[in-house]
Amino acid sequence: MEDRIISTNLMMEDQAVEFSLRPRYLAEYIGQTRIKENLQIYIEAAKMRKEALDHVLLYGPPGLGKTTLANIIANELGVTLRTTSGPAIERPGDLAALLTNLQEGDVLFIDEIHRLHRTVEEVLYPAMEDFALDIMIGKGPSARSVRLDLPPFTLIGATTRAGLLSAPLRDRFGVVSRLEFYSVDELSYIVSRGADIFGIEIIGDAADEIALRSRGTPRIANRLLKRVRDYAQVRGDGLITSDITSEALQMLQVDPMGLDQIDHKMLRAMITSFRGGPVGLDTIAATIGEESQTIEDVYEPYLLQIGYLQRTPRGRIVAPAAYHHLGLPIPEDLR
Ligand SMILES: Nc1ncnc2c1ncn2[C@@H]1O[C@H](COP(=O)(O)OP(=O)(O)OP(=O)(O)O)[C@@H](O)[C@H]1O
Repeated sequence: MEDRIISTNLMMEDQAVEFSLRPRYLAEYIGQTRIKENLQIYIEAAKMRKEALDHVLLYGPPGLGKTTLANIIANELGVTLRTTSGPAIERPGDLAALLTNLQEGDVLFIDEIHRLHRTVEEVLYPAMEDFALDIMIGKGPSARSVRLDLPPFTLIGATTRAGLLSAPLRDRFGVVSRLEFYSVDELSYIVSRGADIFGIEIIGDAADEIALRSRGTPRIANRLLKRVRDYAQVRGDGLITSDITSEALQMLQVDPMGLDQIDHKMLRAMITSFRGGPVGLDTIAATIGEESQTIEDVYEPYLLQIGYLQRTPRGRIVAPAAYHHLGLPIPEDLR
């Protein structure tokens, strides 16, 4: 899975690129219009009142710009961003150390917040609500709890799985925003912007072509642009044209809808072995040798979004559009 060109996971090779391409201000952040408009107002208001911004929960599939948005929020507020992730905070004391190091108004960004240990999560409740830390001193009958004040701060949590957050945690976020997949136009703009930053020329429909195959995800768009640039340099004269783009993407086995061989394998397995479904996620996972959680979090959301899969209480069903895309006859009962 890690090797998939269309993987939404952050790969080593992406890191330097992401850093140079990452927008720094809301105005540079493309798409997600509603979220941006709301945040703009909340940020402005917090600055006018000289208060910390309300806690923000960002959720949605990977690679849609949650980390980028967290950086932008801190930047627009003019405060420092401290970054960590759910699994990285092992003990309550680790979180206490992070919290006591914050300055007034700072942003603490916790990625994969759904993976926080329960004991750590409990430290967050008073921290988020009252800007306070309850610390137990001593053991046994003489143990007592001491309350420490924290500077007002903003917690930004990011997750692919808002449903896995406990209700007490979720309720403590004042702003809850769901990031949507990007439109082809938006992605095309992101590709053109990336090409500008890299100083490469991209002409004709090439930016649209890359956008179409990026699964609604900026991280994939940036990665495909990089690969097409390599191809253009080696096989062409460096100029990114529509033809060069199609050739490069064909070589990478990313089809015109952004599906790769694993998507094909999954859809075909569902059609041939399970008559198109309904089939349970675990069965699909076992059939194609992927983890069911990876399929559910990372790959399935896009296939659902473009209407190639449908979710029913009895399992997943391959939709007519997918048969059409694969060049297979649509079964009678789906017509
Ligand atoms: N709205 C946007 N406009 C322009 N570029 C964007 C936008 N969103 C994301 N990007 C680009 O996509 C890259 C990936 O975004 P980011 O790392 O923020 O994703 P993410 O949703 O946080 O993913 P994950 O949850 O897996 O960390 C960024 O480096 C940035 O270059």
